[in-house]
Amino acid sequence: MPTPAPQYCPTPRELDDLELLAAGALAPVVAFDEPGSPVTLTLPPDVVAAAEAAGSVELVDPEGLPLARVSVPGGVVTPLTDAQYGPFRRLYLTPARSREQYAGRTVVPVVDALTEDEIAVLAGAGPLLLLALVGHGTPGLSATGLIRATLAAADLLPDAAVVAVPLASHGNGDVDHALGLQVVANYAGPDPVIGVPDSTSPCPPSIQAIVDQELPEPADQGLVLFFTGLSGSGKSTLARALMDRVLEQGARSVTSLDGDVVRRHLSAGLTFSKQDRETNIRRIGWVAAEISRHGGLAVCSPIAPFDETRQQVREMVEDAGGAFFLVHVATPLEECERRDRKGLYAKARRGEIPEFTGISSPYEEPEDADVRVDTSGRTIEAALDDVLEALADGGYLDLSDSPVVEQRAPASVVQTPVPDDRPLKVLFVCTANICRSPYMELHARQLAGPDANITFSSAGTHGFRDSAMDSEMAALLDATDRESFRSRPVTAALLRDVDLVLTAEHTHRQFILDDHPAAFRKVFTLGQFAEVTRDTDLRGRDLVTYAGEHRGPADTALDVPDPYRRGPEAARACADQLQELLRVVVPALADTSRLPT
Ligand SMILES: Nc1ncnc2c1ncn2[C@@H]1O[C@H](COP(=O)(O)OS(=O)(=O)O)[C@@H](OP(=O)(O)O)[C@H]1O
Ligand SMILES: Nc1ncnc2c1ncn2[C@@H]1O[C@H](COP(=O)(O)OP(=O)(O)O)[C@@H](O)[C@H]1O
Repeated sequence: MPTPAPQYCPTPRELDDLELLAAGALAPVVAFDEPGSPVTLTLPPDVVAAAEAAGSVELVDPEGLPLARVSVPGGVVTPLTDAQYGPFRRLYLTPARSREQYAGRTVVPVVDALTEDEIAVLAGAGPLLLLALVGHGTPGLSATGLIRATLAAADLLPDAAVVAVPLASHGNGDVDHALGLQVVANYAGPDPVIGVPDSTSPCPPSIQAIVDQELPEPADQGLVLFFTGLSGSGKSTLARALMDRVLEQGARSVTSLDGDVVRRHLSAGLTFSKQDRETNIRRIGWVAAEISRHGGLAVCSPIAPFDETRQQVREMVEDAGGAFFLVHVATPLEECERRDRKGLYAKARRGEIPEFTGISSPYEEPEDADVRVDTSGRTIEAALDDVLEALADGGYLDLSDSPVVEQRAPASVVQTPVPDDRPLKVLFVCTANICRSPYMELHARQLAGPDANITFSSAGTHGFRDSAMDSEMAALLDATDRESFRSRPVTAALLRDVDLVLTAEHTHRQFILDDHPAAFRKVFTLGQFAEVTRDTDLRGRDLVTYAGEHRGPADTALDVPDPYRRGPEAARACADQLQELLRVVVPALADTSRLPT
């Protein structure tokens, strides 16, 4: 049985070349990889092997539609289908079809939006065929934008037709020029070709409108902010601080693609091998590019150790019309290792984690970063300022007017708030929702009493459904509902529904904020919230608002450690600590009678 030909989806440049080869537009070049020709096809090694065995490869479009069979070796193209989709497909004619329809016209290659002066000169040149040279990697307008602008120019000329030609850039000006001359000559046949005269005049309004839409000012463009650096360098911390500022300013929506978070969802199951890291970064790049395509802001903070993959992300984003802004968080390895927030460097040094970036796996320093920040010996705010300044200088994002830490007036002069009779909803969170958070929920309910306009519930970051409360912690409660308590995991709906989330440890808070950064004003550790409560006379909802405005990183010293399976003494200590904190927090939250004056 003959070996089936493998399928391969070529790069955008190769797809354009394929279309021109199949159309006969590159003649005398008729196949890929002819000696000295820039029209090449690079197959991955595994595809080469299969293609050589089968004698050919089947090239497919990004959706898997077979376009052509290409002999291997030989590079000879046998078309299988014409490309059928894409904007203005009807205008992509082969040289033969174009000559059938438009022979006798003067051919004008067009690579940019035509200006008033250029159109005035062309208006006197008789019947024209405007050849819009659109192709991957060519500067300026997108393919669709250039065709729209050329059609608008044709409307302003006495007699002009438009044909689109997917002439991609091969990364070398001379090569591109020579290839362009050849392609245009094939379309023109015996007809004359004239160049567009040089001019610096403005475009006519109908064309300028298309250009403006295509090339928005940086501030109106989608933006991908990409933090790269070693583990512990400060990528997530800076990215989060920046997102807080964006959310506070309120002018843009923002999506976080943090390294750790992506690996829990989009890239679950991937390892830290070079190949898997590349896959991980390309996935992040793909999502970020889509966000930027729609004008959004994506903040990515993976290690992204390889230059080539970072370049691919840049290309994906720019192809989608977004701007790519690279921040190198250049904190030296020694400092990252000294911080060793997650204890990973120590493990890597002991050889317990293979391929650890900086220790046993490389980190390629970027040479194309828009800004480089070393966070050692600096505050987070100072490091963030460097990023914000570079963003503002580039015209991408100006957060200088964001109400950073809007200094609220002291409690005594805060205006009387509009009364709000809805019950205040408080959610307590710990890991499994069987020890600390149920204790908080049930004890808080007792402290508040039956008449308080407040509800308490609880959930776990890694909670199973329907487990009973831990017996050791339950024994320390005299609440009657402790027997009927059942655990549940935190969900987005639960978080949306409540006014305040109080967690046992800072890691729980971080877990929630990684996935729901916009909830940053209502998620605190219990210890952190107790500190804020002690600082102010505000009560009820005002206290929650005040805490949201004055929040900072949660101090790990205020965490309530997990007593699970650590014996009765640990359970007793945990219950004592929770009681002390709840005695501060619950009366203040439940008390709406003492509104500030
Ligand atoms: N072998 C190895 N090397 C590097 N990092 C490791 C490794 N194993 C686990 N971790 C943890 O995973 C986080 C990095 O994941 P990323 O997805 O950002 O890495 S990569 O971009 O795909 O290289 C990284 O998180 P950050 O500290 O936030 O960077 C580490 O906590
Ligand atoms: N100037 C600073 N900027 C950012 N992080 C800092 C700074 N100074 C100290 N740090 C600390 O360094 C650690 C960086 O961790 P993280 O942001 O998770 O890094 P990464 O995401 O790169 O692994 C945090 O504990 C943070 O508090």
